[in-house]
Amino acid sequence: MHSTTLSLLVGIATIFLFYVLRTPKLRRNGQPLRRPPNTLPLVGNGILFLQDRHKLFSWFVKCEQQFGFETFQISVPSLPPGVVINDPENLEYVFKNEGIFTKGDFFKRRSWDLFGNGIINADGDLWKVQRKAGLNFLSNANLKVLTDVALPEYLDRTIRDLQEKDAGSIVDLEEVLHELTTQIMGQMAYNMNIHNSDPFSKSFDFASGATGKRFQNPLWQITEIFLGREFRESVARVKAFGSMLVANAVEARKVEQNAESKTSFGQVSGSLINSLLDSIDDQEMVADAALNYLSAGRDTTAQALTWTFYLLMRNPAIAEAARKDVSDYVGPLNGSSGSQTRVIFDSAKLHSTALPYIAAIFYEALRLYPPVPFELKQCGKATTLPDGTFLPKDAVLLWCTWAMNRSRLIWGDDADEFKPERWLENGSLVSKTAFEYPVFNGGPRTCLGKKMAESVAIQVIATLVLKFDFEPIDRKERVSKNSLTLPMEGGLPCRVSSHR
Ligand code: HEM
Repeated sequence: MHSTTLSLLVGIATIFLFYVLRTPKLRRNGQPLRRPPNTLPLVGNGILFLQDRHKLFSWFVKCEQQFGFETFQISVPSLPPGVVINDPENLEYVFKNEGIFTKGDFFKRRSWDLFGNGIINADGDLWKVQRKAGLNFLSNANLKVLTDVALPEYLDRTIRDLQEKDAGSIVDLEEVLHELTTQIMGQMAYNMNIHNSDPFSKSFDFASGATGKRFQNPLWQITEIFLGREFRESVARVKAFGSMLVANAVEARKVEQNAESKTSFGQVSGSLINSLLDSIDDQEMVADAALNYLSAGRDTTAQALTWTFYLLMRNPAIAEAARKDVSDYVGPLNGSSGSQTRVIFDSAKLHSTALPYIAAIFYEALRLYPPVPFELKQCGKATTLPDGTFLPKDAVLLWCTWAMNRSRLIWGDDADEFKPERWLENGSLVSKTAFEYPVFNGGPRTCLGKKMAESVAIQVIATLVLKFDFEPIDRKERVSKNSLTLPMEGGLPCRVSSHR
């Protein structure tokens, strides 16, 4: 080829690449936003985002330490411009302006295969109808059945299973806790006996990991053509399971029209799927909604509990203090012997007198290991954040709860330490706003299951610390594996023995 033609082609290609890859500069009060120090020309932060997610978490923590509450810009070629916020005041603005900060195309395109029309993806009327169905399911009356009847029954099974293990044998505690939350959600929400070992659960785990990777890999649509077979098969199995949940509920409703319901926990069993069927005509949408609730309800709670026990094993003095707290609360009649011991507490008193130290342990574990570690929104229209940062329509706004929860500006110099006492003042729990502690999100889309998660977690922690000693098999630091939430890489193998 003639050298002039070649130079011309290279020139055109360079200009083309420049316009495709360049990210527009975002400004605060007229000044361009700062970018993290290792931002590269053209590719921006694209390569950084390809690394393992626990390394990415550490990178966000470093950025938070460097920028403090200052909003900074990140860029990934071919994607809309993005900012990272760490200032609770900015987050408050985001939570209070649901009309501006939407789930957006950026999120939906990546999570569509797995979540479809479910509540996690839905906006507008479809969101409202699913939220309402969830509120019925999570009513105070249903939660009382959960804490006083269902959970103690399933927890007794967990205790028996653990007691039957040979002394010194190794148990994967993550698996045990996952099985517990899967069974509870399966029974309460869908009136079904679901297990963590079911093929559906494994497929969901895989699909969630692959969906998480889509947020890190800007070329996912290309790479999945070659490497996406297992993802596609997993999604198909997940969807088939969703259809089966719905078909099962429809069939049960036909039978129940003629006979009184004979489910294990009265009307509560299956109440979520029934509410969804009552309010949504399209069964495919009901299946999506059901799968979203199952994932939101069981995975987050099981993961939160897994990290809690991991932290307790690494801090035996805190585990011992927890045991003493529970023993004092339940008293001698409810001692730790016998297989049927339950720790009954009044969930309504959770925030004042009942087991505040256990609640503090749970909140502190959620602070260091938030089950939803990243959140992002997309601007449905142009807006200006309280700190003066101008965001054009379609800009992506991200906050890393993992990094905010380690902010020295919010939590003090000991932010990296596991210190449940920080949650207590004169023996009562201190409360934090959702903007400082966004573990359960905030605003109109705040987590619907917060109360359920707290009730389950406090009862599980209290019961298990009273009855068992847990010993880690090594001192290795655990990290999370790829996912949309925070599963532990390799599970949590440990030695469990009855406490004497
Ligand atoms: C420790 C446990 C939990 C944590 C940390 C947690 C955290 C969160 C977070 C951060 C969100 C916002 C997600 C987003 O913006 O897309 C969320 C939403 C949601 N959570 Fe939870 N969650 C937990 C347990 C539960 C439980 C037990 C349920 C009950 C079934 C539940 C149901 C939901 C639902 C339905 C939504 C969507 C709300 C909406 O978009 O209106 N969560 N949760």
